[in-house]
Amino acid sequence: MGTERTDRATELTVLRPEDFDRWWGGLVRAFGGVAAAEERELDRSLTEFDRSLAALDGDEIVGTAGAFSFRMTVPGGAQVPAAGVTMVSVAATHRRRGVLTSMMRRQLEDVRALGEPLAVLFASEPAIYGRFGYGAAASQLTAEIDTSRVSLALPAGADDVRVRYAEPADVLDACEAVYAALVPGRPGMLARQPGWERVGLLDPESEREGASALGCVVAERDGEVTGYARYRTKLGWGPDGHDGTVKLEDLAALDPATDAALWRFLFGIDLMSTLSLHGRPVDDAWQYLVSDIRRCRPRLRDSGHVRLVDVAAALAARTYQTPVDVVLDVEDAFCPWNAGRLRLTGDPKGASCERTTDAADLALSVRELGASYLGGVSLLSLARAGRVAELRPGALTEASVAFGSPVPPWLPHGF
Ligand SMILES: CC(=O)SCCNC(=O)CCNC(=O)[C@H](O)C(C)(C)COP(=O)(O)OP(=O)(O)OC[C@H]1O[C@@H](n2cnc3c(N)ncnc32)[C@H](O)[C@@H]1OP(=O)(O)O
Repeated sequence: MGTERTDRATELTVLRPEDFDRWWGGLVRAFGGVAAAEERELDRSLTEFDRSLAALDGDEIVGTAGAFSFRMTVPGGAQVPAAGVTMVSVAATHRRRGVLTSMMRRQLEDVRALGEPLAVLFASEPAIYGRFGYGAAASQLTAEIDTSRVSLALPAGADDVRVRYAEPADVLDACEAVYAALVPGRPGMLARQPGWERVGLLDPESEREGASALGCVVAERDGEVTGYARYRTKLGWGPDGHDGTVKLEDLAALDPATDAALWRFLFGIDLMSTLSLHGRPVDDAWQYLVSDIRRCRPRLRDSGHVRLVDVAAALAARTYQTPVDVVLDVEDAFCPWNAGRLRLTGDPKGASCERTTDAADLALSVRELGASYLGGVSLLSLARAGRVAELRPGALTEASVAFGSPVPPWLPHGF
């Protein structure tokens, strides 16, 4: 990776460690200007400098973009190398001159050269990344549960689970083991790289908005940790008395009884009447235990946006829930090496994907492939929106069913 000149008199260069503070400062300014020193130091320790880009105007850093070397679970359970695109910003003094476009182009070329078939990101605004071939591939669930009015029906075994308070750092290894056991079972989950376990413990006082420090409970059965929850509480008083909120930060459980025992704890904390949760999987089990889903105010929003950087390798890396044999005519203006016809043959055991000159069965862009890749958005739905064309009758249903996933995708944390 050398230095290159963009068409707008800014240069792209690889970030040097000694420039990190300036680089990070530019990023923070673009994100509203407030960030804690603890966050800066964590970011510094996680930053992969050789994959971080700075856009320069003279000596001034006017653009930032980074990538983490993740492995992401895909349908079928394989953990596939995926560039976690992050820390993207352009100085407001240099906006809308193509700086982001030049960074995205360079970054995707670098990802391809590293042999990573996928890139994934959380978008600050969903309108930004479609033009670069990313598709919104997963959703996340947000809810504000009125725990004074909503009750839970618990499954058998919940009473056998012991829930106890713990210091988050003291039980970190046990919590990480729970997380790691869940990674292969859900598309979108990220295998934790060394150092990333500390992200869940980041707790700067300046960002608590009046809530408590991070609290933690672990769930145990027969002395083994089978789940955990990290949360904050914020006590409030209204005209009718207490009106506190529990803010859930993270919850993971190895089995339904543990999961339910943790939700029971969160629903039942005294003086709290709202349980606020965000970034949860769309099939979070509490939804099927509550007495009144309306008073939980569930909402969906986009989470991970996926980009197939090497379409053939990415499609061959996952499995398909039913047999599929289709020729895809792929449009990819931003990464032209992907454009053209590919034959995808797959089933629940594996897949292959090769260039072909055979007639196409489906025509779509790389963005639709990104959206449907983790099994959370169906090709049929995209076709109804006019974004996938069926050229051979029957091919759309065949491919759409095959691309699905019995477990909805979920990206467990931002980056
Ligand atoms: C993974 C992450 O880190 S997400 C974080 C993204 N960063 C932020 O949101 C921080 C604040 N915003 C910014 O720093 C900048 O506005 C950026 C990075 C979003 C855009 O940078 P720019 O250099 O202005 O983008 P650039 O000039 O390359 O724009 C390319 C195209 O995208 C469009 N575009 C850029 N930003 C946006 C946006 N926020 N919403 C809609 N369209 C956008 C431009 O209009 C342009 O369209 P065109 O090709 O049709 O003319």
